[in-house]
Amino acid sequence: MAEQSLVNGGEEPEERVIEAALRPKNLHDFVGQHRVRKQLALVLEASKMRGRSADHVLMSGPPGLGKTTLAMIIAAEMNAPLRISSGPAIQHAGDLAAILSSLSEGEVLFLDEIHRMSRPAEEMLYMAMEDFRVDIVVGKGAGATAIPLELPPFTLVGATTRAGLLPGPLRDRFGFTGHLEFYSVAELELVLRRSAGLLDLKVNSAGFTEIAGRSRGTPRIANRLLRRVRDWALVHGIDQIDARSASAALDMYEVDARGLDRLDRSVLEALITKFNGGPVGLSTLAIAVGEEPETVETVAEPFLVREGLLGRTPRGRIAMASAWTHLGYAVPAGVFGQEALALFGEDENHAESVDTIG
Ligand SMILES: Nc1ncnc2c1ncn2[C@@H]1O[C@H](COP(=O)(O)OP(=O)(O)OP(=O)(O)O)[C@@H](O)[C@H]1O
Ligand SMILES: [Mg+2]
Repeated sequence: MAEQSLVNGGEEPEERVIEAALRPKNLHDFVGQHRVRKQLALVLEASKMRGRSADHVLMSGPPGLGKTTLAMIIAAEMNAPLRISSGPAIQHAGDLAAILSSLSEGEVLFLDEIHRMSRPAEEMLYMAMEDFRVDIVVGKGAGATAIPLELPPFTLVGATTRAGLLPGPLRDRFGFTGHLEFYSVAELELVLRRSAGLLDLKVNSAGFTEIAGRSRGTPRIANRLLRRVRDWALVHGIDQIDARSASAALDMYEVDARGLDRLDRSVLEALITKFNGGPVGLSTLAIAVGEEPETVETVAEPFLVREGLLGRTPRGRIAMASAWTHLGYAVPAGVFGQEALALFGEDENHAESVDTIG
């Protein structure tokens, strides 16, 4: 992929330290997600009353919405130590056995990207979650023997951006699944207010609203934009950030009023100016903007579709009416019929993936 995008929900390497500093440490400071927060509080409270480790918890949702943060909060609220690992780091069942056998009683084990664990490790995890026991296989072939190993009760917190990829048996072994939703602008303002306090930044409420509106419903992006605005204000000698300075700063970074970045806009611009709004196949569209089809599909499209700016029809991608308006074009009459296809028709994705491979 070309340059990192400011509005990509994923974590950038140098972001880790600053994110840790901005992370809420308890459920009370965790903004939004009322349903998940309430359910989780209940799970934790009940397990404290029973004096047992909490049920296993699965967190699912797009990048940057707070899955890791909640895992850390669970450990803190349970007053338990936290062990962190991830699916990609566990390639062999032995890797998992080593982690599991060294857990202490009540410990919280956080497995990030749990959908990317290897199959043998996954099967070992089933038994560990259910019976707090693993079978360590020693030797090979006919002489192999399984040595059972008792584990102390622990709480597994799994996180995944793709709950759909999780095998049923694994999903079923979690006592509680929290689906994280995108945040409203009002909630993002609260996230920003809190972060600004920690960063010792002066921002007025119109300034918060301006930044929140460009943050794609994602706290990680909100915090990132806030830091860019802070840099801009510093260089321009601005003491109190208001809507004007926030929008000037973010315009400079090419994040527009709806949170679209350069790639998002160039996809829509190409659709409208080169293909008269579409429909056009993904690979053709990608060539028109000089990107890999995969980049267009995974980086730009999810947000554009969610915002109702881009549609997928059986015959290809189309610009929705609001895309024409957003980029300052008059909406042509035919668009609405196409929109109906995008909303009710079948997705072109399957046919399309064939042509992107070739
Ligand atoms: N509800 C919230 N309130 C305040 N800040 C939040 C909230 N959710 C997330 N954040 C902030 O957003 C940043 C990203 O959150 P986190 O790392 O938990 O996301 P994630 O869901 O684990 O993302 P990924 O899928 O990339 O691992 C954190 O630094 C945290 O400060
Ligand atoms: Mg995470």
